[in-house]
Amino acid sequence: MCGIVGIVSTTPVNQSIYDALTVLQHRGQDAAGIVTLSDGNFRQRKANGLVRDVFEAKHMQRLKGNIGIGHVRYPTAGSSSAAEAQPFYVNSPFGISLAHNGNLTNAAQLKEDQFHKARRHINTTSDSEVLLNVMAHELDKCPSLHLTAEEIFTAITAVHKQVRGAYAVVSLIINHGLVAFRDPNGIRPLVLGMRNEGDQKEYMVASESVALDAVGFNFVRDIEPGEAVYITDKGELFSAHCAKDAKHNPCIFEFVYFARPDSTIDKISVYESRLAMGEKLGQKIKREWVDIDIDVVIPIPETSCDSALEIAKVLELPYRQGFVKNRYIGRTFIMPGQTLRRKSVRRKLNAISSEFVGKNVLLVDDSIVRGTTSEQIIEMAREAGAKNVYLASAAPEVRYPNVYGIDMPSTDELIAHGRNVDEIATMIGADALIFQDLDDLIAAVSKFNPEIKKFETSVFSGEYVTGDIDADYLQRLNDLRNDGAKIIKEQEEIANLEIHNEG
Ligand SMILES: O=P(O)(O)OC[C@H]1O[C@H](OP(=O)(O)OP(=O)(O)O)[C@H](O)[C@@H]1O
Ligand SMILES: NC(=O)CC[C@H](N)C(=O)O
Ligand SMILES: [Mg+2]
Repeated sequence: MCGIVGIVSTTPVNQSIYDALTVLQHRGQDAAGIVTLSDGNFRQRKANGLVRDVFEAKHMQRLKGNIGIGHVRYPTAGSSSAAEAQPFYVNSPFGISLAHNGNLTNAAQLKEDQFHKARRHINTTSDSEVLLNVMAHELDKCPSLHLTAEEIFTAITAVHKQVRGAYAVVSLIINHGLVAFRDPNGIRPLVLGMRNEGDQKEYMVASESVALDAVGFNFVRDIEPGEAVYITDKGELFSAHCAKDAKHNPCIFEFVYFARPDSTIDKISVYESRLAMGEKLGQKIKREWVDIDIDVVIPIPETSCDSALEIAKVLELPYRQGFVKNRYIGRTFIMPGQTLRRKSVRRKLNAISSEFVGKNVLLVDDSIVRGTTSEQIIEMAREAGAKNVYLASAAPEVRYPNVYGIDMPSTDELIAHGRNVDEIATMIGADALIFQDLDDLIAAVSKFNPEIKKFETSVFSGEYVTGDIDADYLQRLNDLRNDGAKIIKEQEEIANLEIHNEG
């Protein structure tokens, strides 16, 4: 997942975009970038690394202008070379810069089309740069030197007709303003915020509402599936629905893991949905584990804490924070490569023995994906003296690859693929294991917004809402992006770094 932000203000935006990116850091830890617009030119800084490492004071000083966009990256297409850090830039028409959260499912075809139909060469393997070129080509069809809102919306309508997959986008067009849009299934989140500065309005768009809170904008609404918003550099806002058959199928994994609990996505509080997941799972444990004796409920920090608290409440058991998290280690699941992920779990979490000695402990995690965390945590609980170690997952078994912006490309890497609950328990060394049922997960989230009739649940169900994913597609994705393939690709990609980013 990546985090995106865009601001149109009456004063410099560099610090606000930086601050917004720091609260969106949990969505992407690999690269960060900001582009601002000043005196008819873009100013850009992007590189691999965390927000705090990428932007030094000298970069911030040069990021002048009252309008800008930013991105934190968790790669799900192409490589993790700095050349693929975002935002991307294209010089024609007008000069456009774009940042994207999500993943296109027909990027390869679009890249070929861009070459054959538009004679546009794309020098990276990034799907986001493809998307930028599709948008640029459509905008180029408008003959005038100054685009109207209507012309921009016509171009975005044409983009939706060609592009498949998940995409929440912020972009800047020189001498025009900021254009943001969300894919016709609304898979990835995007919110709009506003504040008054004197008699002028300032606007902000971001992946999550927490970014608006951090920077001091008021939440206005979610940008709707297929909708585009154009905010001119004078602060006028236009919006339009640009996709004919837009549906609302937001990704349920945002609620399970990705988003911050203090965000509200599509009118659903992430925190409350996690409490509801805990309540449902607590009830299932009560029903099904009548013979299992539990002394204490312990979350695996950080994301599972809210659900674990609710499980303890339902089971009428003590909730204890038996693991301490090292606040300087990031999220392990979104780290690149299994070696790094494995190493990081023990550096990140440590057990407080007194909470484990001689006890039957129920550990709770929000999800079990590769099993990296649970396997090591169970071992740590035993080393700390636990008598029996049980594990509950607030999400169902993750059995299928994700093609919409979560880097789970290969079924072989998913511990639950082709295995039943007992087999998974044996692999991770749990004395008992229980997963949330998918219907319960959906009920826990959808009860806060019954207007959403269907969530994007492919990692649990194998059903892909864009309808364009088949076994061949998944096989190609596996061959291209499994852990082994990525290591080889990274080495090759380093070669083109200098073309794009001279540091
Ligand atoms: O089965 P796995 O492949 O290990 O993936 C699942 C684990 O990864 C995530 O934690 P992460 O450390 O990324 O972040 P958190 O601190 O927000 O829980 C998630 O919360 C699970 O704990
Ligand atoms: N996680 C994401 O949203 C990634 C965006 C884009 N596909 C990239 O890899 O840069
Ligand atoms: Mg975790």
